[in-house]
Amino acid sequence: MRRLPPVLVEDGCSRELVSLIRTILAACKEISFRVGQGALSGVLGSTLDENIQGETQKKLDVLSNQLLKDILLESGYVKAIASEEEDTTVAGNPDAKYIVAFDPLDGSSNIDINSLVGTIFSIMEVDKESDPADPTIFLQSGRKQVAAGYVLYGPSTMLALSTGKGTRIFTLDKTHGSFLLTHDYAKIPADTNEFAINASNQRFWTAPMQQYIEDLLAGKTGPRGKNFNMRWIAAMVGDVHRVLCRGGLFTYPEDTKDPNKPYKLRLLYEANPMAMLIEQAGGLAHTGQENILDIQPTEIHQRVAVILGSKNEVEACLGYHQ
Ligand SMILES: O=P(O)(O)OC[C@H]1O[C@](O)(COP(=O)(O)O)[C@@H](O)[C@@H]1O
Ligand SMILES: [Mg+2]
Ligand SMILES: [Mg+2]
Repeated sequence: MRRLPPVLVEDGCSRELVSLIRTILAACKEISFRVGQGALSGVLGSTLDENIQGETQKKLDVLSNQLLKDILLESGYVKAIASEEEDTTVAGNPDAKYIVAFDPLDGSSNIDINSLVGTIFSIMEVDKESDPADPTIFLQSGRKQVAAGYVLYGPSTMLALSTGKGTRIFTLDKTHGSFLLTHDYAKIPADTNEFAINASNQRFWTAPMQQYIEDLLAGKTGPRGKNFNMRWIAAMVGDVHRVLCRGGLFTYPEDTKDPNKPYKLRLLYEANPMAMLIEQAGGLAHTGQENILDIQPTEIHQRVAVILGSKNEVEACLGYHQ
């Protein structure tokens, strides 16, 4: 089985980019170890702090953020970082040309129940002359990502990665610490009969989304003429992994539950990297109004509606939004 670095070199990645990805993965291996140790690692449970988005930080959120932040800033490969758990961006090496946005631990509510969690990352390039302390260097559309990926800490630790030449899936061989290529070129089937949504928010969805889900639930005798199955892992990283492996539609749509927060998922370090992985595997990633990768961000912690997965099913859902 092939190891990650030669695969990246073959895809034409610069030596600097390969080193940067390996640096991120070094932190992820450490997070994988801590997650695997569970209660023995002493990092289960919450801290007394909140992040800038008003969410209580879990101990593992804070630890994962610290590991990624330290290793990236010490490496010299990044000009700046942006993280879910940092109020604003953090400056790195002024001479570097890459910036990294990350969700250090996605699926925080799963930590204490030994369920799926992961790390999501997005890598972009900036002018060498740009100011590392200027947060606006992160305000680029998802199309500008040079690489995107996630590491899923599940029964096995897996990496899904795209550098713009398809989406590949690697599995961490814990006997020697290398990510080995186990699923070359993920291909999401265009049709599916599986969907993922947090149905407890149903009464807060917009009318088109209510109607779409109602029609899915109506099954074989409804307008869609077939039965659908539902899954919800409560970690985007786990739901997107399932979609990459066997297709499906995943959505966290707009809702009115909290008028100040119509969307849940964050553009720069959740929606954009996942959208790149999905598109590179033949799927579609949309907000209902526009393609996620075409959004021009206005803020680091901006949130968006997400509808992604099997192309024909996402298009069917979008049909309700027109
Ligand atoms: O709690 P809910 O409504 O099921 O939301 C789950 C969603 O929230 C998230 O956990 C948000 O990510 P964080 O855990 O990084 O804050 C997504 O991964 C997931 O899809
Ligand atoms: Mg997250
Ligand atoms: Mg998180």
